Amino acid sequence: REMPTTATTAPASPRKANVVILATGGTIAGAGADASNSATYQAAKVPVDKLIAAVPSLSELANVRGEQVFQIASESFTNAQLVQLAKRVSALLKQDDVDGVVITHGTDTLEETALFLDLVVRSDKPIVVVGSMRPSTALSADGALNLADAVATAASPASRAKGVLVTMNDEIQAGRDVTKRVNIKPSAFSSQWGPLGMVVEGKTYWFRAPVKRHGTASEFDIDAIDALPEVAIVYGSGNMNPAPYTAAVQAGAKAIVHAGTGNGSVAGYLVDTLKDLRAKGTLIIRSARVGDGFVLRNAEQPDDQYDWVVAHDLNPQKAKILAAVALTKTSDTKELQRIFWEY
Ligand SMILES: NC(=O)C[C@H](N)C(=O)O
Repeated sequence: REMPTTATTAPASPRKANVVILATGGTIAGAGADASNSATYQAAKVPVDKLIAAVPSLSELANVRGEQVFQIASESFTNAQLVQLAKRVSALLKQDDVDGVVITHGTDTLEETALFLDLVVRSDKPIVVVGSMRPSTALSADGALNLADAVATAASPASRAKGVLVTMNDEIQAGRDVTKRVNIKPSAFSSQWGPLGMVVEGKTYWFRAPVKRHGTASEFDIDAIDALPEVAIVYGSGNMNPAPYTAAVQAGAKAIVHAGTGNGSVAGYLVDTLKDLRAKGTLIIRSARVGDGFVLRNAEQPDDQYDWVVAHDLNPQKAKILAAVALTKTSDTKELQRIFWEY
């Protein structure tokens, strides 16, 4: 058979993705007095339109538009703002004309917001959270490339159904796993389980995918959540005082994440206080201050006997987010433990 010599139709050029950038502040929107100010500057100064205009190559990666949701440093995020942001992300991703969302965010609590969105936004479309360690006015500022990488990742069909992603320092990290481990340096973010991939010159390269429940496989849905319960973290060390645990409950905490030493261990002289709080209804969740590894059930403490929950591999601040989300549905400790294993 003779092959046609002329094409009758031009090959369809792939449609450019529509990506919405939701700006919340942080150092990526920070400004210092001088190019030498890499650490001394004001966060949350530059509006979203200027962030977009500062990286002209974004328009080659996607059709980009911005919305200013907040203009705050991320250490000032509250539960009310988390809920508001997640509802906006959910609403946008339901629109046919939105293919992905990028959230610019301060780095201090970025890992908490990323996990929260991973748990409660029921969409397979890419959600990418991004920040920077240096303000845009500094020498060797990292925000522009991080933002370009975020847009490239949000625009890529390969990013679908991989959970919330974080693009920092050329890497694509799982929002569930990633944590800020270093301050000052641009290599601040990492995960004990490793990055999922990398972005190089506007293209994503993938090496692994998350296995924990998220997105459309989650039992949580931000459209049904209007507020989050109070969860406190008490940091473990030698020579502890039980007062912070009881004070947290008096202040309204429904659950306490114990950021324990080692494998979430609890000082012998604290055990009665925590047992007593549990007996009166407060949830006790054992996490660990060490950062890596994971807390085993009934190791160090008899969790079955005391009706305590372990945080699996979630660090204390991430355990606090999952506990708050889980408590919107149940306060049954068996159910909570299942949730900590599955998400
Ligand atoms: N690098 C940063 O973004 C730090 C800043 N304090 C923030 O979280 O907003």
